[in-house]
Amino acid sequence: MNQTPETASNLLANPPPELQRILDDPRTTDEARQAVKEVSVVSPPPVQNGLASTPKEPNGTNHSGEGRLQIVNEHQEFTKQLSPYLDKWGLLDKGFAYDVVSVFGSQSTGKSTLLNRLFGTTFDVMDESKRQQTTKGIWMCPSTYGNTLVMDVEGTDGRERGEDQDFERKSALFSLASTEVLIVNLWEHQIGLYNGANMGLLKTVFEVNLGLFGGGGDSSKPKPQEKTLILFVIRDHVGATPVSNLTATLTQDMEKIWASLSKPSHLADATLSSYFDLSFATLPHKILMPEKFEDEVLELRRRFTDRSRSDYVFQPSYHKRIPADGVGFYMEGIWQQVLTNKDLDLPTQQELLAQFRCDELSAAVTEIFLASSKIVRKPVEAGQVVEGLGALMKDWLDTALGKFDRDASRYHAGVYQRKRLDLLTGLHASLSSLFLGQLKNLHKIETAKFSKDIVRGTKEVGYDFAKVVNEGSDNARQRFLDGAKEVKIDGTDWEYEHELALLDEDLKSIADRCRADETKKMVNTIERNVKRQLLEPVEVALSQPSVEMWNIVLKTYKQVNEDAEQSYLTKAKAYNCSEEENNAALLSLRARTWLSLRRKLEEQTSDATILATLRSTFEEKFRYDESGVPRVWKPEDDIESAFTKAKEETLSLLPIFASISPTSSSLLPTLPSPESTFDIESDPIPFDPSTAFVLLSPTKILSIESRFKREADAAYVEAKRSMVSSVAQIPLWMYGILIVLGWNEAMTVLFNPLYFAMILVLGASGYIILQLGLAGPLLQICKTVFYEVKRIATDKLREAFKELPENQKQQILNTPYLSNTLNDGLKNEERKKGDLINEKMIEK
Ligand SMILES: Nc1nc2c(ncn2[C@@H]2O[C@H](COP(=O)(O)OP(=O)(O)OP(=O)(O)O)[C@@H](O)[C@H]2O)c(=O)[nH]1
Repeated sequence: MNQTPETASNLLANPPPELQRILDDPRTTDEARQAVKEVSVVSPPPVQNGLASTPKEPNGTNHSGEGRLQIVNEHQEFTKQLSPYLDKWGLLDKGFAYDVVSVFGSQSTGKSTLLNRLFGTTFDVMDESKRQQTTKGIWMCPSTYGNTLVMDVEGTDGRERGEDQDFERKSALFSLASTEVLIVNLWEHQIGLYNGANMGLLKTVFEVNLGLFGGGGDSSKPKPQEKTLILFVIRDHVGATPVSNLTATLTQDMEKIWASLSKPSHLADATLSSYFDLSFATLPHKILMPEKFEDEVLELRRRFTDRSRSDYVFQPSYHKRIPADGVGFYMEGIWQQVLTNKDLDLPTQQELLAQFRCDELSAAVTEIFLASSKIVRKPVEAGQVVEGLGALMKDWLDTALGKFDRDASRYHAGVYQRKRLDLLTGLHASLSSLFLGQLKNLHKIETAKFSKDIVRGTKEVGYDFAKVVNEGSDNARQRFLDGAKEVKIDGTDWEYEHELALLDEDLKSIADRCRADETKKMVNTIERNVKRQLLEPVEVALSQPSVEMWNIVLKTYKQVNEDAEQSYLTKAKAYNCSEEENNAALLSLRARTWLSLRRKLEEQTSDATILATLRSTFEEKFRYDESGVPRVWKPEDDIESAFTKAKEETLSLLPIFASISPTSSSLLPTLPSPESTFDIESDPIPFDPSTAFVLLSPTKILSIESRFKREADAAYVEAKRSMVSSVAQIPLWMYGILIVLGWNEAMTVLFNPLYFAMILVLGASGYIILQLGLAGPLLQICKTVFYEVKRIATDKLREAFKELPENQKQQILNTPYLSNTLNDGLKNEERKKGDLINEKMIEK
């Protein structure tokens, strides 16, 4: 609020209460009454838009005639008018030939009065009748006595601002940093007080000043321009306490607060005198001793104007070395630095209390909150997905914040809001680990479920792999998203996208792995089919050796191979296999089908199989005639030439088995590369072009040939024997003799009722046996019984023979029938042994 102008006459006619009190006081001397009138007369004019009109000058005219300027207003904005005003005041072109002085002190301690008296400035002076703040913000006015810029600063500790010390800190720091001389204005009775003498404020300001403007390097040697003179002006000095005592107290206080400053580490050893010079002045009571006051003011003014004096205040070392035309910019810069400095944002008592209580309340609710969240922490850490975790967390948060709001909202609103935010951030931070844990667990569980879904899906009949994978993946993703959204707390910056991306990667790799397995399974099935399809044609072809044999085999192989590849490609579409995967699978399939063929051929060209084939071919040629009828060798037949022909023709087929050799080489398949799992080291034959098509080595051919020849020879011998036996059969006339000689016996039997009945029974039995088709089995049983009886009888005979003395043995051996029977028994035994050995060899 700016003061309303009042003339001296008005004031004297209607003096304000304070003025009236002084005037009415009987102790007031005439001089004092006169001084009161003078004070009233010099009340300053009103201020408009930061620029006051030119006041009445108490001690001469204003330096520029352009009044004063509010350089920082109540809203802490720095004026843009400083340079134009410096120009108007005639100071802009002064270079370094100017000085800056400012004042610091409690509100209404006569700062403006002192400045007006010292420099002839026109700052507002308090209206005694209202007793309220006069100077708001920071004002500047040129001195009437020399090129001095004088700054009047809003007083500290004013009731208008109450606990808000923000502006007084900023303005004090600004004054300290931008001026050469800082006048600390204080009543004599304030000396020795801590807050009363603004020591707390000075301490803060010194501290920040040191941090902000203290400079770097060697703190013990500050640059001259960094120094500032602090001039203590002790007001209303009555003289009871000697000046030396007052100055000593102030010096001690200053040293004390300097020592207690928390200095930047590089300025830890900096002393007060490195940055500040202290000076002192006293002024008597302005109202009670006006003349003396004026004299002292005059004397003090000389310290600002008389360069010859030793106590001249504007020493070059205090000058900031800023040319006058840069002062506007420089001061604005300092103000901006001061404004943005956070160190000055010190809390008020109310704020301190709020901080303390809010911290306490915050700690209490956090403790309860942590205890609640502990229940789920273990399961989450153990990898479990806690159902409804999001709702639980929201509930804990609401409870904690509700309690905090109820108790803390009664305190300083700003602090409460700040602390609430801190609390919320802390609680969110504590919950974020649960959030992340839950996401990880969801991820883990969903990947496991996905694997199971695929396994289950691929077990179903006629499953579509791509469908199984897509459905499983979509379900897992959806479940994860539902869980993640549920556990995310509103108002947090928590994200689940990263975990979702990891889940997608895992699902894909599982699907890829399963697809690879499925493809392998499919290739295995196709391989089995190939084997089955090759089995019969190859066996048939190789059992009927001819020059066309390999053509048939290879054509079949080619066809089966093409079918297999086509079958794979058709099925692979459903698996979403890539081109690369398809190529790899086809290569593997080719290698396997080739190996299947090769193995089958190896099996079909084993010694025993080839021998069997040759034997049957030989038998066909030797034992059957051209029309396929079994031959009964007669004495007139040419067994030798038939045998030789059949043997040679059969042997000529043997080289066909030696290697896969079609009539046209174009039928030979291209050899595939073996699979990576195939042990090529231990079995290189199937994939080596020089051996892959060879089935029998020359040595083997020779061995088979010789074995075959032996067998063929045996067949020849048998044929010969059969011819002899056919020659040795009973002649027909023998049957005629038998009938003639046995006629009587037959009639006897026919006409005897007993024999006839027996014949009838036997005939009927024979008929029934024939009708039921039991003749064969019965005959077999009879044969078996006969042979068994014969074998037992022979064994018994042999045992009995062994036990006989040697001479009797010899006798029996000379008996033809008995010796034959015994020899037959022995031969049978040997033959059996030989057959066994033969069978074993064939098996091998
Ligand atoms: N006792 C006493 N009163 C004084 C003295 N100087 C000024 N006053 C009175 O103190 C009152 C305040 O004076 P101002 O000059 O406005 O004080 P200020 O410190 O500038 O006030 P703000 O700018 O509001 O902080 C006025 O009524 C002056 O008459 C002094 O030396 N002694």
